[in-house]
Amino acid sequence: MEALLRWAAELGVSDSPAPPDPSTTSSSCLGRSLVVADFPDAGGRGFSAVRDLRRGELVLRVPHAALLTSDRIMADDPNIAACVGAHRPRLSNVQRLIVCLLAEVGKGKSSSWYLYLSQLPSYYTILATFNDFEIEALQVDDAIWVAQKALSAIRSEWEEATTLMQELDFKPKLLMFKTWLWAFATVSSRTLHVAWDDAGCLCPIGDLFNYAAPDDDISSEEQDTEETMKCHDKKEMLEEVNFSCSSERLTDGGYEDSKAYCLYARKMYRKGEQVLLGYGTYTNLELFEYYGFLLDKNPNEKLYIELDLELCTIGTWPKDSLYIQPNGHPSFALSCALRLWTTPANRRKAFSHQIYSGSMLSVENELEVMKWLGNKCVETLQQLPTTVEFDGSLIQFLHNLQNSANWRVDVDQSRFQQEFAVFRRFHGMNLDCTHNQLTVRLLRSLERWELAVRWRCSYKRALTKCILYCKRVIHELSLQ
Ligand SMILES: C[S@@+](CC[C@H](N)C(=O)[O-])C[C@H]1O[C@@H](n2cnc3c(N)ncnc32)[C@H](O)[C@@H]1O
Repeated sequence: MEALLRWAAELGVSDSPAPPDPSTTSSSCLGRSLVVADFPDAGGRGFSAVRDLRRGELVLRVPHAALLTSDRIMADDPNIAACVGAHRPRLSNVQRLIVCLLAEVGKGKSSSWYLYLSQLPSYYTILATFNDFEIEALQVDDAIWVAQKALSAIRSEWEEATTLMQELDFKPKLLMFKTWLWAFATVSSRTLHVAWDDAGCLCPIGDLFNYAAPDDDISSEEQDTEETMKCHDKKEMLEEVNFSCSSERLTDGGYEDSKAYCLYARKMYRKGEQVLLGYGTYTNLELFEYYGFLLDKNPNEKLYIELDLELCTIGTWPKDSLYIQPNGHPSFALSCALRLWTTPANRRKAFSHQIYSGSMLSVENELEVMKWLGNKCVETLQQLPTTVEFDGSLIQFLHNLQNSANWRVDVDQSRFQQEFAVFRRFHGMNLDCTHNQLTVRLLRSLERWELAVRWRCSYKRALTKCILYCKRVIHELSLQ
């Protein structure tokens, strides 16, 4: 990592809030605002604040010269440029970036990006890396479909790019689908948006920020004000106010006219705190698909249940606005659509104004809506093969098993022998194998299995909360 930080400093990457001084060379691009640290429960490797950071403060600047894009790789290598250029119209920008990335990987130590490439994760847990057993563990059709669709799309993209990679003389290992998947996951989980290339750019050092959902910071303005009020030194207080006024920004960063990617503190951070970036607004299934992780508390989470086609098309609400929130409440659009759907067809027009404004129509209508929604959630949960309680203890078991000194004893003493028998069969594990330690391949599979169970468990929790919510509303309405 030190070598990477030195290399990045030479390219002008800096976490200094002051403008770069070309006469000084630093042995590291970090240390003024950020430092690389490990956050085992919040993304692993990430950034910690080395001092208190103010909201809106520039915390990292990555100049254009340090950004890895397909244009940049092609500009530096005429052979890659010629081959990729010839295939250009048939390939998407993401395919092009993947091929360029793999071409650099193939160069080994002679690549000018070697220090960066060697610090990339060796494996990923995005949904497309899941095998059939792990996909099955998602249980919910929607999620299974998302995983299968992602994998087949990536496979087709790989097939389309194979001729180009052969022309570039890629070694057999680089031509494998497994390697393409690794590169795809690198691009999916690490690129930052740039206006000129919809594949985005790989941003050395800038891609070490872990994620926090954008909505997490709703209270940060209040927090900032509170902190400002606590400043005893009036001068400090005035500076703070001026800073906030001039530097207020809604995004965490972007490519700027100064020809650099600039990243800003989204809120006030205390020294030692993890500094996070909001990559965008994602549900957990989307985070899972693009980034390979889940948030225990995701303010943007949306849970979908199967709805009749008529219900989905009855109003003007888009289908993806008809969901259940993690607290179990139906979304605004789902409540409205249900009220409209349960209204007799000949009376819908008369009530439409009231319905679109989100008002309850009548006690009878609301009771019908709540009964329907509660029953639908009960039915959905009954169709899934395991319960929330079972999933909760399976998550704990899978988690512990990854640190087990003797996995066979742990499995034999657990209530999950049946599940594990399927896992062993899937991986072709010899039933009487004598190793106490699981292989790396199996440990990774356990990690993905645990993620799948975590996702389905939080889905079931939301539906269970929705049932309780419906019961509560029914009870309250019945008292009226
Ligand atoms: C842009 S990278 C961030 C740096 C990364 N931790 C590293 O070591 O290179 C994005 C990846 O970090 C992990 N990650 C980021 N935020 C996370 C979070 N809040 N919880 C769990 N994993 C997270 C995920 O694996 C994600 O795909």
